[in-house]
Amino acid sequence: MILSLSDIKKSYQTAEGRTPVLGGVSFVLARGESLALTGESGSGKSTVLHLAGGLDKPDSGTILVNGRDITKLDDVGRADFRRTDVGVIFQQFNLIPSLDVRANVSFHAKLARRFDPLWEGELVEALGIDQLLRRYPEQLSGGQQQRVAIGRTLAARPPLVLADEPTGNLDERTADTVLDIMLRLTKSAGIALLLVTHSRRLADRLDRRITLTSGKIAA
Ligand SMILES: Nc1ncnc2c1ncn2[C@@H]1O[C@H](COP(=O)(O)OP(=O)(O)OP(=O)(O)O)[C@@H](O)[C@H]1O
Repeated sequence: MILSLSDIKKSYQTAEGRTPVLGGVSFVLARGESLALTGESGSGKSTVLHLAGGLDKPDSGTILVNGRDITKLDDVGRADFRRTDVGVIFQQFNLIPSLDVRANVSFHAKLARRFDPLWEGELVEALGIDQLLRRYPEQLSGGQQQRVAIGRTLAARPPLVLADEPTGNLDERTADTVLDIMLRLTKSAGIALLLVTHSRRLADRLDRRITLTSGKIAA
């Protein structure tokens, strides 16, 4: 099992007091498996991604990634975990403006000591960014930046990829193509993929799907 959440509870402190967001969420994700996480706006999807990515801690419950309980890690341990065990594709692409596309794509792979030029070549070609390698992020369209962000995450071949509407900036046809490429590449690399989407059409292409309703997984 690559990812396992057991009875995760999370609330946020707000001006109105403590607001419960997740009320006991449990699910597992196997190596090479893809899981769609759907649910209405505000149901807690991004919160699940942040917790699984070690960006925040739950109030209670256990999150195992690759056998390691990430809720027990200190700051150094979490930084190390984020560098090597998980890749995130969020809606802000967070490309590095001073680096060209090629250097952006290699960046995390080099940091994680998993740089592999052959795999990177396969990725940039599959994602259709091979003609853009010498451009800088500001010279790319939103959809092109999104594909570079996907390439950068997959290049590091982390065991787990967390993606929040990773094709949200693309037209329907390109979104389908890019998702198919992501699914093919994650499968072939044995990467477990947890993908948040509002689109039933995209969710249906993944291996499994769970829906959050008011902070719980709907039966
Ligand atoms: N840092 C925070 N402080 C306080 N409340 C928060 C914080 N982050 C999220 N929330 C609240 O938690 C709830 C769940 O938010 P979350 O972003 O996880 O939902 P979501 O399902 O991803 O929504 P969307 O589809 O709109 O992105 C919302 O009610 C939101 O207002």
